[in-house]
Amino acid sequence: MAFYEKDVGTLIDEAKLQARIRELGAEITRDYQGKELTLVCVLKGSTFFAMDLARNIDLPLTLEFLGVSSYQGGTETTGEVRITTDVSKPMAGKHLLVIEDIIDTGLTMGFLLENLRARHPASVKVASLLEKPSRARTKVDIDYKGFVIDDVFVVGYGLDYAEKYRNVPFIGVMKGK
Ligand SMILES: O=P(O)(O)OC[C@H]1O[C@H](OP(=O)(O)OP(=O)(O)O)[C@H](O)[C@@H]1O
Ligand SMILES: Nc1nc2[nH]cnc2c(=O)[nH]1
Repeated sequence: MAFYEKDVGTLIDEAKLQARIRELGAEITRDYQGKELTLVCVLKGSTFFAMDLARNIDLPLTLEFLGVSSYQGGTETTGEVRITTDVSKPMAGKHLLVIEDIIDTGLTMGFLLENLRARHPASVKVASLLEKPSRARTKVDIDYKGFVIDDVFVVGYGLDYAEKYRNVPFIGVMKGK
């Protein structure tokens, strides 16, 4: 029995995740033909999605990592988004695709878009595996969206609860939360 089975139930299984990621990869491949694409992977949650998505984009691309944190291990945002790690290169003139695992209140992505746009990139688009529209506090347009989910706290496939469960291989829900 896997370590998480008594705590975590399945919401979106691995096969469904990978099938949708293949579709998103194909769409991004079509849209960025002839452009130099930079994926801005938002640490830590988006890493699993970002790496699987990158493998499904049939284009040369650059990877950058940008760390932000606002949940501090809990199930509610603190409302204060902090940069924990910055990207390694200037973003000016680049075609940026920001990769997130989830857009919930939208506060993190709102902060990131404002921060990145101030660096004068050629373009900025957003890919998010999940969207939880019922909790939105600010409007974010998602260019490449995996799944819309209800108001439940999800874990797995990069998403944590108190830093645990990121390595659960599917999107799950905490039992009894
Ligand atoms: O739309 P919001 O309400 O702002 O929530 C979305 C953000 O919350 C999570 O990050 P978290 O702060 O938990 O950091 P982590 O990715 O390192 O776990 C998630 O990875 C998103 O970045
Ligand atoms: N793990 C996790 N982090 C989040 N950050 C914003 N919403 C969520 C969620 O549902 N689960």
